[in-house]
Amino acid sequence: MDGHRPLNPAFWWVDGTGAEVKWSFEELGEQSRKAANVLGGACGLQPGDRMMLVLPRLPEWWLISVACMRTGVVMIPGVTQLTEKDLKYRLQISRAKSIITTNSLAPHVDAISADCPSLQTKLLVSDSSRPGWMNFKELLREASTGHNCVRTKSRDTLAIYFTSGTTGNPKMVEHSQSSYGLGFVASGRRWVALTESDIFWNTTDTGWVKAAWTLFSAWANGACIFVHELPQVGAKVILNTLTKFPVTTLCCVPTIFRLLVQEDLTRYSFQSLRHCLTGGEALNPDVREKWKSQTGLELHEGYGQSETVLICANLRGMMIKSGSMGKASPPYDVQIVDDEGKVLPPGEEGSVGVRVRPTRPFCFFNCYLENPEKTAASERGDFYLTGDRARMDKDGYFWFMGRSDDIINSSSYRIGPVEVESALAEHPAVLESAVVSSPDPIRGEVVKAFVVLSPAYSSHDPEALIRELQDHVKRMTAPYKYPRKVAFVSELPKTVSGKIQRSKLRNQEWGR
Ligand SMILES: Nc1ncnc2c1ncn2[C@@H]1O[C@H](COP(=O)(O)OP(=O)(O)OP(=O)(O)O)[C@@H](O)[C@H]1O
Repeated sequence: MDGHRPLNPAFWWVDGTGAEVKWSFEELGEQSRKAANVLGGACGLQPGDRMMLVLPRLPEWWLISVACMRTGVVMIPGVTQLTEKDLKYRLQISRAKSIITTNSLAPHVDAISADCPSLQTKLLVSDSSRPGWMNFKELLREASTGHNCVRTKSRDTLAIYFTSGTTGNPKMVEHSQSSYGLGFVASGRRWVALTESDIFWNTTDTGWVKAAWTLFSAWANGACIFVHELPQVGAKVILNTLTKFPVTTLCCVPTIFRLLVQEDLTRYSFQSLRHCLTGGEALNPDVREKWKSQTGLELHEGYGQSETVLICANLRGMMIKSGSMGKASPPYDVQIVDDEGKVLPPGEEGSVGVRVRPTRPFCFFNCYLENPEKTAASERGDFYLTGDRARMDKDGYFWFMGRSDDIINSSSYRIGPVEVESALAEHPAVLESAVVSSPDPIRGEVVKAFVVLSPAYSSHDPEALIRELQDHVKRMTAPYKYPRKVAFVSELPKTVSGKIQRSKLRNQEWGR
């Protein structure tokens, strides 16, 4: 680049109590070469070997990720909330040869390692030592800075992600070097709008696929990855961090934006924030509007899965239709299709499909490992089916209705939970809600809303509030969609990535 270097660091980590780690691109290169030598040396890992990576938001997570790319070692990220049973299942089925984690999870790994014959080395990120474990920090200090990257092919495996397993055992999603390696470069530019002057903060957990979205989009565009350790994710810590640090680009799941807009945002003056993103579940239009009116900043929603890169998005500069997850993101050909994979006309509800024939996109998962039946079942005709239901309008904008299992069939009306939740979100009493089907002797099933109330409404008369919310939904959307049943709850069940688990509430309703 003609001697030109980005002004920002490549990586900037803070822990909220004053500790900071900053690496320039040169330092990142050096540190990752050392880390690669730890993997290939002390750990004895060869290209194609698999390594589980279960770390909180510590700098080592990013270092090991790059070291895996350098060495051709396949990374398998996991969330730190994994139990012994989860760890055992993942280590056994993936046949991972190595695991890296911290003191809090190490005893759980020890408890099951005897049942995981493939596991050969255990690496600890800690200032203390533990029998049976190698200390990563010590090894890193002593490692050589010279390393030549292993040459990988575009179809070689880069990473394996476990799905969250809502419908059975978690599945292993295999991604190739080209899939993430190239797939996020374009979305980093066109959706995340990254340049060398940007400092990108994505608050996601490292075990979730969205951390890879940042990893592969930021550095390829010369941007800085900003990380807050965030032992507890809260609105105030996020807003204060944006005030204190020159973060230009912020990505949080909608759940977090729902929390942020509860605060008086006009009291905060963000240093450099200019571009905001969300995804992972549906963004309620009301949240986007509140965020925009208080900060002056647009919220760009994107939609994708562990199996894909960005499928749909509100790209930089695109006109946004509130409530829509945007248009198909190139190079994907995204269509609404029926159960046979036939393309449906604009306006009709169907499955969100990504064309995989005649050519499978280069930025797409290879398969569900060891599960050819599941891989085959995910395709119909020329399309991969995402398992989500949506409509596309005549301008090519996609409108998410819900996951196939979450759609409610009441007296032969099909109702997507998101529309009802978005209508509820527009009432000041509603902090957030989850809408699911509930059994009904006459209609078969009806709409039930679980509502978390805003503090100001918590002592209101519940019966009167239920009627008010029902009338409100009837006014905001087609009246047949209103929740015939409403329950007030103190919180909603969520995944570690912050997504509402409607299936849990639905099972509870149906006594499953
Ligand atoms: N912008 C969005 N709007 C609505 N839903 C979204 C959006 N982005 C992602 N999603 C939902 O998240 C899903 C992808 O999530 P992910 O791949 O992280 O795993 P999961 O579906 O939560 O796990 P599992 O497949 O094990 O149940 C999508 O299929 C969709 O249902």
